[in-house]
Amino acid sequence: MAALSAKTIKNAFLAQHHPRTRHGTRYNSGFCFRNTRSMHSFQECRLSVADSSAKWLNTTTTPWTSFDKQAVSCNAAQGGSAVSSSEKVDFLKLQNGSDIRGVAVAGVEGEPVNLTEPATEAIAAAFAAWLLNRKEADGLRRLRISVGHDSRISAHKLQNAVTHGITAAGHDILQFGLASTPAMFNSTLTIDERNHLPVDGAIMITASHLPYNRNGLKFFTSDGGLNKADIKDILEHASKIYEESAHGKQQEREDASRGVVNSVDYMSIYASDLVQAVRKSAGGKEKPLEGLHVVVDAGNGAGGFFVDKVLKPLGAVTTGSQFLDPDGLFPNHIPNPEDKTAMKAITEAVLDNKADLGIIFDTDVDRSAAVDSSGRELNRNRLIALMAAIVLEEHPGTTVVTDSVTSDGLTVFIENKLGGKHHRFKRGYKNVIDEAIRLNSIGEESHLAMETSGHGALKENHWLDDGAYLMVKLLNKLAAARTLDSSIGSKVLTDLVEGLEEAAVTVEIRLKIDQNHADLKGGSFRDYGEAVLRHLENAIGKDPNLHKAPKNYEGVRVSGHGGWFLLRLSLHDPVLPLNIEAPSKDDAIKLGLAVLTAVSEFSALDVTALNKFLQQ
Ligand SMILES: O=P(O)(O)OC[C@H]1O[C@H](O)[C@H](O)[C@@H](O)[C@@H]1O
Repeated sequence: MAALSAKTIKNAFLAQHHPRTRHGTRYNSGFCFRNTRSMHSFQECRLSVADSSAKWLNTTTTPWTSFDKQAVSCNAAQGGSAVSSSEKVDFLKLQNGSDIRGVAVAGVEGEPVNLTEPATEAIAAAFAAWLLNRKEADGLRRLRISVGHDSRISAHKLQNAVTHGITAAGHDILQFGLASTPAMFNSTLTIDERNHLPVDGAIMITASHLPYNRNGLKFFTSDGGLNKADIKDILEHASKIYEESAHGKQQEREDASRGVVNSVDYMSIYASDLVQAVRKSAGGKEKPLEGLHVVVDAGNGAGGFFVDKVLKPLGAVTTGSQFLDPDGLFPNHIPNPEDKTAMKAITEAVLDNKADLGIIFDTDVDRSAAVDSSGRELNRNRLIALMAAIVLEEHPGTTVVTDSVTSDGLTVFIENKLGGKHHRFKRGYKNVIDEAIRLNSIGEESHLAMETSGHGALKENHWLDDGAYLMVKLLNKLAAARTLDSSIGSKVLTDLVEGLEEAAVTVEIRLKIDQNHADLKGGSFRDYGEAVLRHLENAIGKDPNLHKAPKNYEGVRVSGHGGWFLLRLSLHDPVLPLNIEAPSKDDAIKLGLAVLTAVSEFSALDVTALNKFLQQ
């Protein structure tokens, strides 16, 4: 009886959400995007906190063991591999460093969908194969993999594709629904048998702050996020799975050997760990933030949980918090602590509500920033300075690893004021984290790896870049201060960054390389960019006012005219980002001019943005 009713529920769900297409595949990518030109139809498709597929699973209150069979039959009926597309997919093009990123929603001119459901299914199956290969040494044959997603409008269809790819390969899935990227990693570490944790691997469906039509995948094991080489292996294998499927060579498993699906409210488990961490650091006080007014801006991403599940249980007042509901069209601002509009929105919320502190997250909560009660933004270099101050109190003399675009003022602050060591490395959160891990492995102690983008990872938190955990570190500080003076607001944080020297002018100008330009002579944009950098380096050597940074790991970093600039190749795009910091606009112009003069002979380099800056 129970199995029948589960099947009935499943059929109703499928009929409603996955009408079969004329081609007989399970997916109908149009189900959410009919009349895509109308904004209203998009609105209808927004994610609600109660993810519909998870809701379907939750309607069966059967525990895991007896639910297995029902779930198996549910999956089986959804099956008939959807990897039946004849569309060509260039899998390697989906690699974006240590992530997978692509276009998942049609409708933007010049951006055809390449992260299709069949491609996603093949990638998920390839991840399972990769993971099994690593785990087989432990005798494991059947894996348990968690899947979660941010608020993007393509989240459900990709979650279904991931689920099918994994279960069809005979492994089990835990669906978490709306989740944060760090929570997904955490699910590989949490020990909780009742909820079938820890998992062997985790998949997060997200494209961070990118536009609504994009999406992507991040993978985790208990060792952390996968690296570039792993992603390449997975994509190569996915391409084979996809090809075999297209030629009908892939065998669907018998129902009995398919994986099972269950849903778990993991965000509650993860958030309760954050709450416990703050309570512990406040000497066991139940509500250590009682009376403190904190506003959160989740930018309609996945960070809304922080209000109800973290701040309120700790006693904080949260009125004025905004954009907490998931909405994959991001109607208010891009959820990105590096974005000016986003920072303005949280700053206004703090001031309008006379709050003690503002907190802002990116879409999948691996990045964050704060605003103090006076409206002062605590992001970029300031947030690194703040975190360094906290970490260096706990670990005197430790090395702080940062990305390449950090300021000279930050170095002075970390080394002269805090007594630590600043190791300015490369751009890219994974580069920074891996470098900190490497330093520790060769005997140089490091406890903090952080990027100006708001990615920050601590050794004490498994080197996981977790925006929520960074904010917990700030809350710990506030809670401790409140035990001495319950009226103290965020001043304790503001005081910690006192003395950080900041340049009057700070700009990032992105110079595009035209990949189709004849000047590339058929070569790659990377080669071209490297040639530009070599040329600039030579030119700098001839200018007595400019000095190359003695230690530099990326691009050309130069000091002069009281400031500095860095020209480097973007990690992913055919772009040379130019960062300039200077004490005045005049000095910034001198630095910009030095770059413009040196690169002017590279006709495939679009210097319009630099010219505009120089003429302002
Ligand atoms: O090199 P860029 O184009 O400036 O991009 C650099 C950024 O790329 C990605 O978004 C990474 O997640 C960030 O960690 C990194 O900072």
